[in-house]
Amino acid sequence: MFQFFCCRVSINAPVRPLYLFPRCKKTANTGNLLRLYTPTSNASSSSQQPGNAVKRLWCLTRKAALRSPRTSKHPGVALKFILGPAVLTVSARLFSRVAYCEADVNNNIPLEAAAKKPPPEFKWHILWEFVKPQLFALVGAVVLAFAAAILNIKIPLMLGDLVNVVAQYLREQTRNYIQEISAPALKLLALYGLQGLLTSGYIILLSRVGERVAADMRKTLFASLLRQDVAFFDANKTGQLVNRLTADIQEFKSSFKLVISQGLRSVTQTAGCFVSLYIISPQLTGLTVVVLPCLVGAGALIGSFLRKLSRLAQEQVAKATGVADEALGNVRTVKAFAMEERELQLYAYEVDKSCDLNENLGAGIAVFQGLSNVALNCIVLGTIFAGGTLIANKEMSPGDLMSFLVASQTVQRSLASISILFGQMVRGISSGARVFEYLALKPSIPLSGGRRIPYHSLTGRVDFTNISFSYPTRPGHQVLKKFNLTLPPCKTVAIVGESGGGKSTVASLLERFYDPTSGAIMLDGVDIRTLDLSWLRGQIVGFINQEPVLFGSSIMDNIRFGKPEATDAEVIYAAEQANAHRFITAFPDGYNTIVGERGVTLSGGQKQRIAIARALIKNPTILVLDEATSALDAESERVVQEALDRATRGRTVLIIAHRLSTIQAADLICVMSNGRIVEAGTHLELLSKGGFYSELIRRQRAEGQK
Ligand SMILES: Nc1ncnc2c1ncn2[C@@H]1O[C@H](COP(=O)(O)OP(=O)(O)OP(=O)(O)O)[C@@H](O)[C@H]1O
Repeated sequence: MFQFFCCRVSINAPVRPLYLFPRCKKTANTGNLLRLYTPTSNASSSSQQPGNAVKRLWCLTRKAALRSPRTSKHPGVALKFILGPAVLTVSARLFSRVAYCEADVNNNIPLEAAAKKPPPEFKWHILWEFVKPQLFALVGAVVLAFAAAILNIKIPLMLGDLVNVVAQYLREQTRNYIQEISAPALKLLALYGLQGLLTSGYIILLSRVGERVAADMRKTLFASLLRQDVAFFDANKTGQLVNRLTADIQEFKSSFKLVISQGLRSVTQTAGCFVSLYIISPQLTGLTVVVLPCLVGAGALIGSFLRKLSRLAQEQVAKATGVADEALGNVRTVKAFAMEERELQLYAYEVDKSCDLNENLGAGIAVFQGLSNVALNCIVLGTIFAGGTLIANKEMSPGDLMSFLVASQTVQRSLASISILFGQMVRGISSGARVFEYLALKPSIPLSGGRRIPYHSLTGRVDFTNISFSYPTRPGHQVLKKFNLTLPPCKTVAIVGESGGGKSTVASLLERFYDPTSGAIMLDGVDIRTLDLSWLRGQIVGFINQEPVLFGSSIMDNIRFGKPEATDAEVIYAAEQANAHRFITAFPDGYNTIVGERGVTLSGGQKQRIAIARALIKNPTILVLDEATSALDAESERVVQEALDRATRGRTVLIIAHRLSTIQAADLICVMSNGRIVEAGTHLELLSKGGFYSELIRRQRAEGQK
C-alpha cells in the first residue's frame, strides 16, 4: 500500500541545499535572516557569508543527528536509514515538497507584491531552444526508457511461465527439472540483463541531456541577468535572482528528467500491466479495480497530512536556522554585548521545538509505513486467497497467480509514480517559467553598439542639459528637476548638498546606470545614449565610491579588473599612483595577497586605494568620486586624498562630497537641493555669498566641534 505513494523519486530527486528558509516572513527571528539574504548592492556577498556558516552548521547538525541516539528526532534523515527504502521514497517526496517551500521563500518578494504579480508563463519554444542541441540523446533516452517499460510488462508473464514449470514438476515429478526450467529461466535472465542495460542506458542519456540543458540554462540566464539594467537590480532582490539560477533550474532539471523517465515508464507499465492482468484473470482484475482506488485515496489523504506536518517541521527548522544565522552574521555585536548565552538559549529553544515537531512527523511516518505495509500485505493475501480459489476451481494456474501478483505490484508502483510525477511536473513547469521569465527580458540600455569618440579628439566635456529623472522603482518621486551642469574638460566640479538631494543620482546618470526621463547628457556634444556603453563605462568613466567593492581574489586581479589586458607593470604603476604600492609590497604575498570576501582582510583606506588603482588603470578621461573618502578616518583620508589628488590631474572630475574640507580646491562647487543646483561658484565665492554653502560649512564646523 505504501508504495502507492512512493516512487523512485529518490534517484532523480533534486539535490537540495541543506539550509532552509522560513516561509513566514513576519516572525521576529526571520526578519534579520531575510535581511541577510536580501543584501543591498553594497553588501551582497558579505551578507551571504553568515548564511554559508549556517549551512555548515546545519550540515553538521544533520551529520551529528545521524551519529547520535537523537537520530530519530529528524525523521527526514534518520528514518531513511532506519526504516529502509520505502520510507526513503516517502521522505523524498515529503522533503521534495518541503524543498519547494524553500524555493518560494528564497524569492524574497514582498508577499503582497508576489500575490499581485501573475505567475510567469512557461514558454515551450524557449525550452525547445535548449533541448534542440540534445535532441539525439533525448530521443535515444526515450526509446530506451520505452523499451525498458515494455520489458517490465513482459517480465511478470515470464515469471508465471517459470512458476508453471515448477508447479508442473511438483505435480508430476517425472520430467528432468533442470532441463525444463533452464530454458524459461535463461530467457528471464536474459530479459533481466537486457532490462538492466536499457535502464542504465536511458538514465545515462537522460542525465546527460538534463545536465547539459541545465548548464546551458544557467549560462544563458546568468548572461541575461548581467545584461540587465541597474533598474532591474533595484527591483529584484539578489536572493531571488540567485534562486532562479540555482534552485529553480535544479527543480526544473529534476522534473524534466523525472517526467521523461518515470512518466514514460509508469504510463506504459500501468497500461501494459493492466492489459496483462486482464488477460491473466478478468475476475481478479475486477477485484483490484475496486480495491485499488480506495487505498490510493486513503493513502493520498494521510500523505497530504504528513506533508503538512513536514512543512511545519521544516519551517521550524528554518526558524532555528534564522536564529543561528542572525547570531553568526552579527557575531561581533553578540560578542561585544556578551550575549553568547542568550543567543544559545534562543537557538536551543527553536531547535527543541523543531525537534518535537520532527518527532511527531517521524511518528506519523512510522504509522503510515505500518498501515501501508499492512494494506500491501492484505492485497497480496487477498489476491492469493481469491487466486487460490480460482486455482482450486481450475480457472487459473499457479503461474498465472504469480504473474498476477508481480504485475499488480508493478501497477501499484507505477500509479504511485504517476501521482507523484504530476506534482513534480507542476513544480517543474513553474520553476521553468520563473527561469524563462528572466531569459526573455531585454535590457532597455544595451551594453554594446553605438559610436565611440576617437580618443585623440576626446576632451572629456560633459553637459547635463535639462535633466529630469525619477527612479523606475519610484516613478512618482522626481529626484532631478530640469538639472543643468557642465563639467569642463580637465576641471574638477564638486557637488555638495543635503542628504537625499540627488547628488549620487547625477553620478549614476553619467555612468548610464539609468537614462534620464527627459533631457540629455552630452559627452563632447554627443548624447551618451548614442555611445557604445561598454566603451563609455570600460574606458572613459572611472568610478570610485564610498564603499569600494573588491572581489575575493588577489590584489593583482582586483586592480586588473579595471583593464583585463593590463600587464603586471601597468598594475604596479596604477598602484603607485593610488598610494597603494607600499602597503601591498609589505604583505608577505605582495600583489598575490588574497583580499578575502569583498576585501575583508584589508582596512577601509587600503581597500579604497586598491579601488583607486583599479579605476586609474583604465586611464579614464572622466573620474567620478562619490564620497570616496567619507568613510575613512583622518589618517587614511590623508593618504587616500593624496592619491586622489594625483589621480584627478588632467582629467574631468566630478566629486560628490559630504566633507566640505575635501573639495575646497575644486574649480567649481555646486550646492544641490531638491534635485536642482541652488548655488555654484568657487569655495571663496560661495563663502563670500553667505548662502547655502556657507551655511553647510557652518553646520559642519559646529558638528566637528561637538
Ligand atoms: N536606486 C534607487 N531607487 C529609488 N530611489 C532612489 C534610488 N537611489 C536613490 N534614490 C532616492 O533618490 C533620492 C536622491 O538620492 P541620492 O542618493 O542621489 O541622494 P544624495 O544626495 O547622493 O544623498 P546622500 O548624500 O545621502 O548620499 C533620494 O530620495 C533616494 O531615496
